[in-house]
Amino acid sequence: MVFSTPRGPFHALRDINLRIEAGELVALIGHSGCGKSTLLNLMAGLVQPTRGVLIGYGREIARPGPDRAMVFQNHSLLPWLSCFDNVLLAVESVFGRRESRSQLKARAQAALELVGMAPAATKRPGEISGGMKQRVGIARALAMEPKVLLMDEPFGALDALTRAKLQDELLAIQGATGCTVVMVTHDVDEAVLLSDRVVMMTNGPAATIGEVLRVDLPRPRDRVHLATDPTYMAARRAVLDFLYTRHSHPEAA
Ligand SMILES: Nc1ncnc2c1ncn2[C@@H]1O[C@H](COP(=O)(O)OP(=O)(O)OP(=O)(O)O)[C@@H](O)[C@H]1O
Repeated sequence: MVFSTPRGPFHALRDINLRIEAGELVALIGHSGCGKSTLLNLMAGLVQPTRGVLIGYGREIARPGPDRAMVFQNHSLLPWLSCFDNVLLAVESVFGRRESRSQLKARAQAALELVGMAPAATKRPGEISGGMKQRVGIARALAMEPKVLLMDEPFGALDALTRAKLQDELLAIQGATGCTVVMVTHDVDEAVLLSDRVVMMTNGPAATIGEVLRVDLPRPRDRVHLATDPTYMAARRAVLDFLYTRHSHPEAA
């Protein structure tokens, strides 16, 4: 992936070769600026690769589509709409032509219930906390019934306790829906706790995939129990070693 900039071409990513299985939960981790969001945006179809191709379910990814829903760090809800209407808007964009008004509303309601936000359905984003906004953002994405949930640091702006709660909810939702999740994160514990595989990226420019770690921990996963689990600790150590010993951030070196 090469971006044109006023100072000439910028080579952001190179030689990315990654296959993700349906139903997998994959974390993309790497230092700031290595290209995690760029890779996620490529999967979303928001940008096109300079060379190479992305294939989703046998078809080239040429543009955003309802099979791939994005959840951003800053929730990106429309401030003038209620939580319910924010979700309904997404539901309408996918199912609006085929389903009745009451069916669409039922979908929006069910998605809000899934993330525990039904009681705040009539509130606007400005009237609820950061964690609640993020929940509504996830509800909006899930309501589209995507095959793939693309999450760009979805819990990055939250306090540790809210973050832990939403991580547990994501695990439960993914267990229930079986959707594929690709999540960008800076957080080693989050990556190991949630993922089937942790994709570790080297530093840019021309960043690539340095290593892929398989996390062989049974599900459902319990964070308290895992804190002393040898497999968990070894996985965590391997990611820390990659990030801070072998590929420390250039500015920190
Ligand atoms: N549209 C663009 N034009 C030019 N350069 C870009 C563009 N988008 C991203 N880049 C550059 O590509 C590199 C990768 O950016 P990206 O946002 O993907 O990194 P990241 O790993 O997600 O960073 P962070 O963890 O800080 O969010 C950076 O050097 C960034 O400046």
